[in-house]
This record gives sequence, structure tokens and C-alpha cells, in this order.
Amino acid sequence: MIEVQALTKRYGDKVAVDELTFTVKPGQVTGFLGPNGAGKSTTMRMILGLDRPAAGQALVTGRPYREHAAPLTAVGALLEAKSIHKGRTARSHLTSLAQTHGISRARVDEVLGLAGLESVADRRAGGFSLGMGQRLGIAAALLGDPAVIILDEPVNGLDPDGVLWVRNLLHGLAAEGRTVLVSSHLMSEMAVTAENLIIIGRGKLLADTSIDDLIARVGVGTVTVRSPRAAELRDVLTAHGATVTSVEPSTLQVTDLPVEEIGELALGREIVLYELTPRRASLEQAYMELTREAVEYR
Ligand SMILES: Nc1ncnc2c1ncn2[C@@H]1O[C@H](COP(=O)(O)OP(=O)(O)OP(=O)(O)O)[C@@H](O)[C@H]1O
Repeated sequence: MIEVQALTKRYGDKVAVDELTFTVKPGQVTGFLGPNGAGKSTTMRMILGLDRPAAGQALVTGRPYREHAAPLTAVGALLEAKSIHKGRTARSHLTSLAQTHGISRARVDEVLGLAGLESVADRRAGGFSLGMGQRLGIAAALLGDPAVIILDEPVNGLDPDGVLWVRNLLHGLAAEGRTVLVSSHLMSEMAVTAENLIIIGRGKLLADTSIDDLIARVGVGTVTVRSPRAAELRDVLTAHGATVTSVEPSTLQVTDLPVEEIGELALGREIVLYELTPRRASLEQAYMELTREAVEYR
């Protein structure tokens, strides 16, 4: 469990994180989202004891990160700018980390395998691609078999195979009862990876919700309507407040009017419908709606 309580961080006059409070529960993947500059990395750094908050606190499994005797076994983390000694091999990088915590060589081999790095384990990390570097960072995060895992943009630079690997890995870690907090800008990926979302904007909490609730709450779904009398129906619907766009002459995309009302209005005019399909908003639409006001750099 991660508990963030009224966490605040300032850089000069700028409030990067503003009395932020949320809890990340075990047993599920929680996505951490927000526009550029929202304060995600700063929050993660404070959870990991790398930045000192101006106020508030962050607890990992009940205590601040710095108070854990063996932090690698409490929390595994991958931050965006992970520094790996370029002259070291993947194996020696992991072995040196392992030695600081009395972690066995067998565990090093295990995480090399988990990350799909066996064949390059003895190559120097300096020659690694972005994707291989990400895999090595994730391997390091898992080294201490931690109950809490924090990953900042883990799929950054990964090919489709790698993206799928991260998705399955995170699902597996959550299913084992671990707490998984993961940030990403890829909404389509978040939609299939996370169950819960914490969304921040300008350092403040915008939503702490399940993906389903967020989409339902923002409610920007559209209804696809197909009819041989689409042009006529279009006029009826707009007269009742709908916003209608049309991709082809016989098909309308309708927003701002419930599907039931569209059906009733068509029946009232005896307009035959070939299709009446409500479509849920995508996570991307819901996210854009929610963060519209909070985008700092546009
Ligand atoms: N060391 C620093 N000195 C001054 N300002 C900083 C520093 N680190 C972050 N900031 C500012 O704090 C705010 C939050 O930055 P942060 O990197 O946490 O956002 P983020 O949500 O991780 O953004 P991104 O999605 O771009 O990674 C931004 O306005 C940023 O410019």
C-alpha cells in the first residue's frame, strides 16, 4: 500500500505538487496520469525519498521510504532517467545492486530471465537500446521481490512485444497481491493495463477512480445511428439539442442526446432505423475532458 497524505512540493514560487492525497491499494494496477508537468515524477520521487516534501508525507507499507531497513525489498522502482553505469554488463549492474541487500546471484539470474535479458546479460549496458535499458530497469526494480512497485513510463521505447510483456508482467504482479503504481502517457495502454487511475493536474488530484467510473462520469459517449432517412432524422435530433456529425450520408454520430430519446424521436416520425448503437467514450476522450483545464503546456 502507498499512502500519500497532503503531499506538497514547491520549486521557488511554483507549486509542483499541491496537498495531494491518495492511496494506492494492493492487488491491482493503478495508473498515474496527468498532463506534462502535472507533478507525477515529483510525486514518485517524494514517495521514494528522493525529494523532500515541503509538507505532508508519503508512506510505503506504513512508513516513509527512508525508514525501510532494506528499501529494495520494500519498493521496486523504475524512474524515467535511470542511471546505469554504461561500462557495466546487465548482470554486473544487477549483481552490484543485489550485493547491497544480500540478494542472491540466483535471484539476479531469475530477474534477467523475467525481463527477457538472458541472451544479453553479459553485454555492456552502454550498448543497450532504449527498450533493453527499460527491461534492465524493470529487472532491477523486481530484484528485491518487493511488495510495492513504482514504474515511471515503463513502456517508453518498448516495441509491441515489450509493451505486451510489461502489461502481462504488471497484471501478474498485481495478481500476486502487490501494489503497482505506473505512470504513462499512452491512454490506450493504460485502458488495458490499469484498473484504477489517479489523475493529477497542476499538482492537484483530479480523479481517483476506476476506469469504468471515469468513462461513465465524463459521459462523452456517442451513438451511431444508421437510417435511410438520415438527413431528415439529423434535423429532428439537432432540434432536440443533439450534436450530429455524419461520416457517410446514411450514418450519423450523435452526442448530447440519450440513446433512448433518439429511438423515441425516430419512432415518433416513423423513421426506420437500421442501427442504433451507443458507444462508450474511450479512456482518451474521458481523460482529455477531465484534464482540459489543467494542461500547462499546449
Ligand atoms: N528540479 C526542478 N526545478 C524546478 N522545477 C521543477 C523541477 N522538477 C520539476 N519541476 C516543475 O514541477 C512541475 C512538475 O514536474 P514533474 O516532472 O513532476 O511533472 P510530470 O507530471 O512528471 O511531467 P511529465 O509528464 O512531463 O513527465 C513542472 O512544472 C516542472 O517544470
